[in-house]
Amino acid sequence: MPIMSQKVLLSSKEINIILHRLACQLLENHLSFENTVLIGIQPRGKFLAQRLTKILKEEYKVNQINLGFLDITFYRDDFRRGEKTLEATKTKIDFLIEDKNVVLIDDVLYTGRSINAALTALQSFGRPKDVELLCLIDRRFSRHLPIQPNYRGRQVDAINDEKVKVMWEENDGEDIIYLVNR
Ligand SMILES: O=P(O)(O)OC[C@H]1O[C@H](OP(=O)(O)OP(=O)(O)O)[C@H](O)[C@@H]1O
Repeated sequence: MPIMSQKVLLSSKEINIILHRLACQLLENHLSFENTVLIGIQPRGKFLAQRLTKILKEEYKVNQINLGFLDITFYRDDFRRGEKTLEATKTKIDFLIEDKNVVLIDDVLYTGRSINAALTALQSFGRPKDVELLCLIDRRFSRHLPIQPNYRGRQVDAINDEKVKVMWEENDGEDIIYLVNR
């Protein structure tokens, strides 16, 4: 059995600062959010999208934000190569994305295959004006596809054997990000 070790990449305090910066960057580019929709990629992009929405509403007084969640399970081109059981999560997009500025939100950007799948899945909902990408952790030098974030929390150099684990207080009991050595 290989020994697993993990180190803290970001503490709760650091995550909080980064979330506020990302919210401000979104605000700077989208102002009223009238023509913007935020889409959290299921399962774990949902928590990040909800957090950013909360900050924008409660701390920056944005009145109305269209927030949706997108399940990409059946749009993946690799199906994680059978490495884990597929469990479809829920898509919830109860607004139009036609001609809107869409911001896709996910916790980690690694190979880019999840975002590729999200772009395909999104097509069933209409033709957005443009699509941006926000991720909390950008794993540098790991891309299989020409996909880059417009907004990034922190860029990390992680080797393939390592996994970035993003934990959220509402789901995992604590906001913390680990780099796990498998
Ligand atoms: O850019 P990609 O290579 O698609 O990786 C990014 C995705 O990986 C993680 O999900 P998940 O936990 O499903 O991936 P994992 O099985 O590799 O941990 C993360 O939540 C992203 O959605």
